[in-house]
Amino acid sequence: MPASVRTAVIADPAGTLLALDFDGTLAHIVDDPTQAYAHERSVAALARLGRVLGQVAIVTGRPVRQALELGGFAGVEGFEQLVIWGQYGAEQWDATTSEIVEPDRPEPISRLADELPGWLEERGAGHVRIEDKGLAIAVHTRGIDASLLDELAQPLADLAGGLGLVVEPGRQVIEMRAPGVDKGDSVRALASRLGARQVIFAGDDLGDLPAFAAVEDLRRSGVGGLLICSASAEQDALVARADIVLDGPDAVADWLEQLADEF
Ligand SMILES: O=P(O)(O)OC[C@H]1O[C@H](O[C@H]2O[C@H](CO)[C@@H](O)[C@H](O)[C@H]2O)[C@H](O)[C@@H](O)[C@@H]1O
Repeated sequence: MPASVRTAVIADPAGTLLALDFDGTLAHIVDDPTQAYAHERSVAALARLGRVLGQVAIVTGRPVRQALELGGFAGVEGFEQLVIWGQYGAEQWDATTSEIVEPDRPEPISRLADELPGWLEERGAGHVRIEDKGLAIAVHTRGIDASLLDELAQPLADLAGGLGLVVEPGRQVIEMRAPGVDKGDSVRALASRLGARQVIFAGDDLGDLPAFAAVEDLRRSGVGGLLICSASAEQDALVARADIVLDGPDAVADWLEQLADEF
């Protein structure tokens, strides 16, 4: 951690927002998205940090309900103030109320859900995994046929565009969702709500780039910012912009434990 931000976080934990991505950062990447459980040591360290930092937040592409299930955060001591902003910020859960704020499913997503299986079948891709997240639909190729993703990328973008949706590419996944919110908006809103004097964000994938940009903007306005990349052989887009590059979720867990030990 750059010395000045580290010193500031330790001296002023209440003024610190710690926001983390879920998949690839808190959870190891696995073939089946329903089995990507959060790293136990990270969850334990976050619970310790939740008692001292101004705000701990999970900012994820996952639906809130799934992040809660895979993270095991609900009802755990230390997470009384935790917030989870899912679907890039379109869904919000706050531990203080246990309420989930979630918009209605957009009509184009319902149309996509109907059309996509046949559309994939026609392109010889009927065997990929379709993840219906309510507000978004993702097409996964991990553990199935990674080479298909490049082939499908442009046709899926065209399909999404025709429905007024945007494409969110990721690690062996292409997601289609409604435009209007990203992780950068989420980080800005959480930092503003806290009046954060320090912001730490950790992520691993392309969907985290807007959050990196938000922290870079906050830095320019005088907020202390720390960017952490949970690195992988699959995605290097965050490396050059990160202050700290960690070797995946195990190293993220080590780092969180070391930070928690400071208090
Ligand atoms: O913002 P995140 O928390 O990183 O969520 C982004 C996407 O993550 C999930 O997919 C990724 O993890 C899967 C489980 O390890 C893996 O199989 C897949 O290849 C990865 O791309 C999730 O399934 C998506 O819905 C999220 O958008």
